[in-house]
Amino acid sequence: MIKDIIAEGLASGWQHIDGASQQGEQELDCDVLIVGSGAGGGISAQVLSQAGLKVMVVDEGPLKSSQDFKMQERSAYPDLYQESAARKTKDKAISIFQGRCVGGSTTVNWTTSLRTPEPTLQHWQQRWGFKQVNSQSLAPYFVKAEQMLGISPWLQTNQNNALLAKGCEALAWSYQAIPRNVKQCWDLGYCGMGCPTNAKQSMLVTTIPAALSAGATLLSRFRVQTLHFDKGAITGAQLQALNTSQRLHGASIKIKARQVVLSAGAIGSPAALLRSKVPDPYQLVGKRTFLHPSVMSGAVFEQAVNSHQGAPQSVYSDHFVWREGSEGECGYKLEVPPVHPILLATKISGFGQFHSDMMQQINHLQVTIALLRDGFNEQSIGGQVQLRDDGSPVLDYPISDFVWRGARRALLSMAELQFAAGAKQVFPLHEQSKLVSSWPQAKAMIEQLPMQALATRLASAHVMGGCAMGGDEQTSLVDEDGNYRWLDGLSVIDGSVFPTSLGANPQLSIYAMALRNAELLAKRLQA
Ligand SMILES: Cc1cc2nc3c(=O)[nH]c(=O)nc-3n(C[C@H](O)[C@H](O)[C@H](O)COP(=O)(O)OP(=O)(O)OC[C@H]3O[C@@H](n4cnc5c(N)ncnc54)[C@H](O)[C@@H]3O)c2cc1C
Repeated sequence: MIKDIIAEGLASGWQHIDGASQQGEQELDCDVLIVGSGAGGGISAQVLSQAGLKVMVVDEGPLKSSQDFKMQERSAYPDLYQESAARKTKDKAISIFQGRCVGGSTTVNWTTSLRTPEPTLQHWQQRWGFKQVNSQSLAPYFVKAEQMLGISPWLQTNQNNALLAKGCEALAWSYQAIPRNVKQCWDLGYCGMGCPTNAKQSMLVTTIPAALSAGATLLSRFRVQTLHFDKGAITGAQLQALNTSQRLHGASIKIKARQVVLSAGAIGSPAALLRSKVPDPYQLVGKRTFLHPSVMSGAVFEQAVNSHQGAPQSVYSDHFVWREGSEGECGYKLEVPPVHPILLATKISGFGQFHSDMMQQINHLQVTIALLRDGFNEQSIGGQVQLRDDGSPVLDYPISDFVWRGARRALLSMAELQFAAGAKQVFPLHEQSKLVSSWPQAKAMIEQLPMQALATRLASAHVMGGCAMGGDEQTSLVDEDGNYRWLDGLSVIDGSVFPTSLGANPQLSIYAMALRNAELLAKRLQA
């Protein structure tokens, strides 16, 4: 029997208000209001509530637990993801995956846990005026996060990952084992639908329970519509309650707080700032939002690969990430995704018979993805978060030629790798591509494919930026301690503060930065 951490906690007296059962209007007050309960919000909630502060954590998503996680895409995506996992950029060219539930994206992520790459931290020092945040100062926070969340290399590689390693071996490309944030993992492979065994050390089962046990209050299914401020200082926020279909139903809560920690994630945090019309003298809110836009390549193998089973990600290759230096041509990281039917059906290119044939071969498919490292030079300025008429956010991300050049090189590398690993056939996910049977054929085809929005399939599970951190007030919205420059009492602690993408999966970078800045904030508020 798996222990239901959430049900037990609620029974023990945790404070939880569900927006679906909220009625009318109410006013509450606290020391610190944390907006969002994902990687940044979860860590902040634990640190600040354990420091003795009166903390409220609000999330627009529902509170679910291991018992709700049924390993079914059809319920997981509408229940746990932003826009039912169908969020896209404004022109619909890039699919965006983000969590919308207590625990945020950490509840549904694939558990890869990598430190911020050294070249990224150096770039931030050289180009973004970072003075205190570097690999030495972050090292203790990485160690702390790794210990808290059971992060260690995972060696039970499934076939999908093993073929990535095999291709790298054959081509003498470097590759490494992936550390994961799991304890007693059953190796099921359904991390993206919420962990049914509580093995994944997401914020849902670690920091949020710790915060609630320390006296914090959780408000789920409440959306922070606007932040309130007066005379240059934050005073609180307006929350709208959502029903079980995630729609506003008229109830609301006004919260008075002396400090707000914005942790609504990239897209969510800039959107809250835009709706609130906060002071922003250099018009930076929402700009420089990055995605690690990812191109994908499918390969058919003779043997069963069963890419839905086992830890989704356990091998990566950084062979092409930093080849031309951090500011050179667009580098890319090679990884694999889990391959589940809805995920595959919505990403695979082609229609009708071709699509159906591919779906029927699902158990023989290996899929490789290449995550393009965006934001490291002036040819790659990322996207901009905008608001629709109803106040909901949308990301406008025009894809630059620089990114397209990287996409073509990445599609070439992936096809070469998959044939080197023994693939019978390879098909880059592109509307005009065909199944090809050899690396020379693949090379000739990919070199001719038009790199265009909506033709080349692109996806992202790594949204970063939009509230850039840095040393210069003309180019950054928050300082290195996470303080919003233009309002007292407002911090931003989440993935939106990165001034570029990372070149590595983001969660561990967010945990470390959040530990650092939440601890500094706790000291300031206690003083
Ligand atoms: C499918 C998937 C797989 C991934 N795999 C990995 C991986 O293996 N390794 C890795 O490092 N990273 C992975 N990531 C990315 C990683 O999980 C995120 O980068 C990280 O969780 C971001 O943390 P955050 O605090 O910025 O935002 P989030 O964790 O996304 O949390 C933001 C929270 O804010 C809430 N929110 C937003 N707006 C509002 C509002 N107005 N009012 C109230 N609440 C609001 C949202 O509901 C959400 O719960 C993955 C992500 C996804 C979706």
